[in-house]
Amino acid sequence: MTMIINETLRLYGPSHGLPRTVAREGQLGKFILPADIDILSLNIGPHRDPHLWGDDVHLFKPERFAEGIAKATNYTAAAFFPFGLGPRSCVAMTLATIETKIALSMILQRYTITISPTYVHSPIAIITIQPQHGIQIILEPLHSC
Ligand code: HEM
Repeated sequence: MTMIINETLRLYGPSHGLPRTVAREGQLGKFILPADIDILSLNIGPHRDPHLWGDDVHLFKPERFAEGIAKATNYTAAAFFPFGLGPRSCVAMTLATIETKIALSMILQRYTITISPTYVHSPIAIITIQPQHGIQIILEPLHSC
């Protein structure tokens, strides 16, 4: 389940970028950043970079994470940051991951989930990444009451 959550966060994590204000002039790679400008560091760049993830970068392949995040990213710390990086990264990273596992486990113990034929894959960024037309799924009970 950890692999599935990581792959979901890689492609469709709710946060798609980290806004930052440059406190003082500095250099970032080949760019000189003047003080007091706002920048947005989009994680869609590294999360979908074929040089980091391979030619199948756009495919949903949880098995990329079979041997952990470090191995999946070829030990590139900034290749995968759905919860941010550094001192202001998400304080609830562990909580959010455990909550997700509990919710999924409760659903999967009771239902099978099939994506509806009416579902149209169209993620959109409106503050967070979200499915533009919702996610239509079919739940079938595993046990009769
Ligand atoms: C999958 C779920 C979540 C994701 C992907 C996520 C992602 C993020 C990201 C990207 C940041 C900004 C990090 C940065 O600026 O470097 C952040 C900050 C934060 N998140 Fe989350 N988050 C999640 C769930 C939660 C939940 C459930 C809570 C609270 C119960 C929470 C509380 C916070 C707080 C308080 C901060 C601000 C930390 C700071 O500024 O020091 N997050 N989160």
